[in-house]
Amino acid sequence: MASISMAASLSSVTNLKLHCCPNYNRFSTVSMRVSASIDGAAISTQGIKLTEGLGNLPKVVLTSPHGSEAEVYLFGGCVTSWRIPNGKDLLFVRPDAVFNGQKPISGGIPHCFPQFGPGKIQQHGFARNMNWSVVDSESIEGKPVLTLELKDTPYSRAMWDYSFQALYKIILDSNSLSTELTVTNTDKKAFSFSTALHTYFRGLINGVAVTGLKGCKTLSKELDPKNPQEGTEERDVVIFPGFVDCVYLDAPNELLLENGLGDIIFVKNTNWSDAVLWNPHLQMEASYKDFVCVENAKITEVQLQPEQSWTATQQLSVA
Ligand SMILES: O=P(O)(O)OC[C@H]1O[C@@H](O)[C@H](O)[C@@H](O)[C@@H]1O
Repeated sequence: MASISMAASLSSVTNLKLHCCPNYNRFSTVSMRVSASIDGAAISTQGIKLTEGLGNLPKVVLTSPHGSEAEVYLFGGCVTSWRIPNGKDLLFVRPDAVFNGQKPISGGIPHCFPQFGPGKIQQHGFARNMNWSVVDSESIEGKPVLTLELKDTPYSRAMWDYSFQALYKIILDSNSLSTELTVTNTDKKAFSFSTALHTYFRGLINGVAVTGLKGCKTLSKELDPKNPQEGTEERDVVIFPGFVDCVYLDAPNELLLENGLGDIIFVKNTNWSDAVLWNPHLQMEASYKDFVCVENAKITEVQLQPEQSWTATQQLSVA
């Protein structure tokens, strides 16, 4: 059952959101749903707390009994922070990120849905640009588990005219952060989509190394972003001496990321068939040295008939 603490502060969060956002449709559904889940439940899930984040946006903080912590903004359903028990944040939010409910949050784990892009609609789709609602929160064997939901609204319908439901379950453990994304076709007609978890990892780019992609087919945007070049990854270990923007098709279920700061992060997945590596190098002079994006993706489109669902999981864990 949905349970969130800090019920008293929620209405002010809701009011602020409605007040500050000119695009009412984008926010109203979420605000009301969150209110309902707070008011309607007897509410207090250990390790899960709703609070105000930057720009007064609603933020859920997950804390495990072991001392790990994650922060999730309802705007974009975006995990912005994942701290392991010694306090280090393994995710990265760009210094140019804005928290105004207007632009996607540039950092953490933004969603790309229903399009990875480029394509017919806005780059990376609209899911990172809308408010998700809390539909459940649980404590399972001490682990905080939060489930968010996104459904179509007039805002999304104007770009992509389908009825859908996306459920995003976030599970925090002592040394791991897992997510499960389920997309269901709630329309009467079939649709197809591409998607990704555009994870920004904190790193020292000169020391960043990604292992596990050797042999994958690649689509590299490095020479000409408009015409990705096909190839095959020949390296055991991918490093980042310059601009990198590459899709890896049929990537393995486990990659290993050394972040150059002394951490080894396992990036495991089920059903995210592809991967993307991205570092903008001098295109983002102020921050490129401090992060790398290692993204689980589904570039080849998923097609769903009415009532069908697609599920993929990601598990990030430290050695
Ligand atoms: O939208 P953001 O967070 O700035 O990320 C943009 C980048 O995202 C990457 O996933 C793409 O491969 C790049 O082509 C793109 O430039």
